[in-house]
Formats: sequence, C-alpha cells, structure tokens
Amino acid sequence: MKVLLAVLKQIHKPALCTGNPRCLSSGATSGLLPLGDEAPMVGSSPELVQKLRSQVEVRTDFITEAEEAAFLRELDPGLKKKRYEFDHWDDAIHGYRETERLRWGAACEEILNRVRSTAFPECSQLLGPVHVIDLDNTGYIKPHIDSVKFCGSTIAGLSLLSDSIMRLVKEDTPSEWLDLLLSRRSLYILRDQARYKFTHEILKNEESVFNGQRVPRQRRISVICRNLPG
Ligand SMILES: O=C(O)CCC(=O)C(=O)O
Ligand SMILES: [Fe+2]
Ligand SMILES: [Mn+2]
Repeated sequence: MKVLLAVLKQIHKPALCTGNPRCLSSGATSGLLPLGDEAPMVGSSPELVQKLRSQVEVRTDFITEAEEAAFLRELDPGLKKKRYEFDHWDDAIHGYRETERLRWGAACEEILNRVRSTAFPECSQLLGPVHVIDLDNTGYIKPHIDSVKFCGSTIAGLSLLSDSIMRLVKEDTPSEWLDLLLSRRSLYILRDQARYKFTHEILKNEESVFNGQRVPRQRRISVICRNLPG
C-alpha cells in the first residue's frame, strides 16, 4: 500500500506552469463552443475542441444511481477513517483523502470492467490497483500532468456524488484550454496528447462555472483506472 501511495505522490506532482486560461481581461468567453449532444466540452477555440475530440471523452450517466451507491458502500467506511488533508502546500491536491484498491466486491468489479473495456484497448496492461480520491466540498486539484514514469497513455475516471469541471490547459501554451463538464456518475477518458501535453485540474467550488453556468461542487469521489507506460 505504502508503495502505491508513494507512486500517487509522483502522479500528483503539480505542474510548474499555472497560466490562467480564462483571465477575464483577455476576453475569455469568445470562442466557446458547446458540443450539443456530444461530450460536454467548451474550449478556447473551435479548432482545439475539434482536435481534442478524439482524445477526450465524457460519457454522461455511465453508471446508475444504484451503481454509484454500490461504490459508496464499498468505499465510504474506509475513507471515513481518514482525515481530509489541507495543509500540504506542495501537493497537487488540496482538501482530499485518497486510497487505492486492488480487490473489489462483485458489483463494483463489474462496473470497473465496463470502464476498462470502454477506455482501454484489450491488450493494454493496466495499473492493478484502482485509485480513489475523495475531495472535500472545499477541495480541488491543481493543474498537473500524471507521471509518465508510472502511468501510460490513458486515464479513465468515474465521478461520484457531485458534478465538477475538469480543465485542460496546453502545457506550453496556456491560452489553449478545454473545460469538461464532469456530471455526477459520468466517465471521462483522457488519451494521448490530452494526457501528455495538457495539464488537467478539478476546479474549486468558487471557480466552478461551465460555459457561463454555475456548477456547484460538493464532496466528490473519483475512481480512476490507468494503464502502464508502454
Ligand atoms: O479526480 C479526478 O478525476 C482526477 C484525479 C487526478 O487528476 C489524479 O489523480 O491524477
Ligand atoms: Fe491527474
Ligand atoms: Mn506535501
């Protein structure tokens, strides 16, 4: 357990560049492009949204309320024994507790197999333990890129208990950004450039606005599957 949590610390190394992609003085709302019934994304330009569409997926209502409850039953007792961590200024995550789990009960295992077959090619070698982050309602995840040493080309995450906004920002060009509406019970998948060339973050409640619409951020649990570096 200790080893994986150390790996997770590496995964969570915050990015040095933290350009604000939506600085109001730069006319930030121009170029917003809602995608209709496709993945709920808006970005800095239609071209960027178009380019990233093949590498970013959000599947709304990927799990049912009953399946969400199954995860809660399995995860909450263990999480409740931990305290939310707030005071690690150097961490990429603020206001969180986390765990990882290799063996799951039948209900959750079945859901996770659905996540795996949706997100990863059949031959893909997956990171065995699944990563779980419980963000307090005041918690948030700062911009970072997951460690290339420990994680492969694809990151797939379920969002439980709350809607949230995930923001991607091009590492060397902060004016290029994409916001994803991660609705409660959705699955997101980041692949390739979206995973390697863009930082990702989960916005704090005060900043949680999608395409002009306020998206209240409550306590949120994410369940994240990753593959191994090729
Ligand atoms: O909570 C999430 O969905 C994202 C977590 C994340 O970025 C990470 O653990 O590296
Ligand atoms: Fe991450
Ligand atoms: Mn720390």
